[in-house]
Amino acid sequence: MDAVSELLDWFQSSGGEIDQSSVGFTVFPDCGRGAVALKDIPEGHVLFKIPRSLLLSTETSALPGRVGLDRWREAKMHMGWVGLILCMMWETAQGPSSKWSKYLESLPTTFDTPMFWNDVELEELKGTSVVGKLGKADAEQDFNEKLLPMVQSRPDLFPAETIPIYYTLEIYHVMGSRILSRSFDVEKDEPEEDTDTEGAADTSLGSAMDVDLPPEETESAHGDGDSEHADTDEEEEEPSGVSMVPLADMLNARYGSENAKLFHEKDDLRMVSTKPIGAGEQIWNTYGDLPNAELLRRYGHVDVLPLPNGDLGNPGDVVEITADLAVAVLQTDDVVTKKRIDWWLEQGGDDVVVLESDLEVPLALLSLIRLLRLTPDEWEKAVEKDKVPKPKLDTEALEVVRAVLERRLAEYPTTLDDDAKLLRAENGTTLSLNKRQALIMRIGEKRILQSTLEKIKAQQQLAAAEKQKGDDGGRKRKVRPDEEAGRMSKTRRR
Ligand SMILES: C[S@@+](CC[C@H](N)C(=O)[O-])C[C@H]1O[C@@H](n2cnc3c(N)ncnc32)[C@H](O)[C@@H]1O
Repeated sequence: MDAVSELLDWFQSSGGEIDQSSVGFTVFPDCGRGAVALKDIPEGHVLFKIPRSLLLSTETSALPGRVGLDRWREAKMHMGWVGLILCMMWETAQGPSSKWSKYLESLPTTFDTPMFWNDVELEELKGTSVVGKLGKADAEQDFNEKLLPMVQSRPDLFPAETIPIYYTLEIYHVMGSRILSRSFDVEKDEPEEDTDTEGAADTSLGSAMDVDLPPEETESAHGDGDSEHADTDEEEEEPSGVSMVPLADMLNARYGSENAKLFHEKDDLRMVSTKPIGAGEQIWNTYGDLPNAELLRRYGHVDVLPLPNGDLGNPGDVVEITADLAVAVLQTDDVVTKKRIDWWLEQGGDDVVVLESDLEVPLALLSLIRLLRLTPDEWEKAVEKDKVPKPKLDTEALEVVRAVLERRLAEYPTTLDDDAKLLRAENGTTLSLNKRQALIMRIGEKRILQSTLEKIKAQQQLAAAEKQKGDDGGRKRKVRPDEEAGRMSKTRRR
């Protein structure tokens, strides 16, 4: 019996239900294991059901109870992912006597995520936001300061001879990566009030696979903050039910392709089609239509699809720009700047603004630039009114934005042309997977930056031409409101 069949056998003999006439599981060349429609499936069809008892979490594993819930909390095992990681390690150590042994055996032990890249490969990510978000050191700190002391303090549960086999740093990273790429944030077994889809609660699960990337949600869903699977100081809250959900985690995802989603019921979770799916089509969950930088960091793959302009890439790509760059361009006084940035953050502003593929200047960047340029009097007034300045794209702001984007572009060691040539020359095929994926990701980001810059330059030329005309006609002309670039663009907290 192959590995997928063994897993399906275990799943069904443990109370899981699959509509085997509609859904099959197979291995796709580009995405690994995944689900496929065996016949035309209508919208709202239940593809499979997972009993809550099959979920693997700190709620279902016996370990926290064995340790003692007070001791568990005292050791901060309820914060972040460290507790779930320890449960997964311990369940693995139980061998076949663990309810989840077949499931755990089926999970990957190697990953294409940058967490596992060597230093030379990591160089490929320079200039991208991925570097600062790996959190390897934080994860190692959790391992050393929380997990190991717990393991060493309870030889009854973690016999000394099992520690080098099941409770190593390497396995800690593997379990963390399994959670990062496969967990769901499962609500407690309260049914939702309103129902649709064949009686299934219509609240989809926030999850590793279903994160819409508003900052707070991302961070709490995974309890990971900026880092991969480390706890952070802010992260005092217990993560809601982060759970491993057998079978649901076998669905792949691609930008804009979702046709199935996980819903929760009182006693089980259900994978339900959200669109009609044709026979032979892959059944796709959603990971939140993430940009390639996030896909690479969490899942180890990138999306490459036709873009509206004929290029190939991920339509969800974005570029993160730190507030520091605006500060560097404006070269304002350090003390004044610090005061204003602290206030900006207190007012709910972010230290990162996000440039999207619509090429609009983020309104938050315009507000921030105005804030940094306020005269002392204007600054006093803004504080008095308790309001950050409204975004405004005048000619000076346009110049600052241009300089910020140029600096951002210069953070990458290679140019867009270099990267595009490399990808074209090799047709990508002779490059290692890591290098190729990093290249695709960088190209996506640089295209956004470059195109936005081109748009800004065109706006500047237009404004200069208009001004010239005005001067020639003896009139002064203001920048028209419709020349104000940034309609709203989201901001994101790092
Ligand atoms: C939730 S799991 C899906 C099941 C997975 N294919 C497996 O074999 O276990 C997520 C992982 O699937 C792979 N994956 C999902 N969608 C993909 C895609 N569009 N292209 C390439 N790999 C994908 C990535 O390795 C990702 O980390």
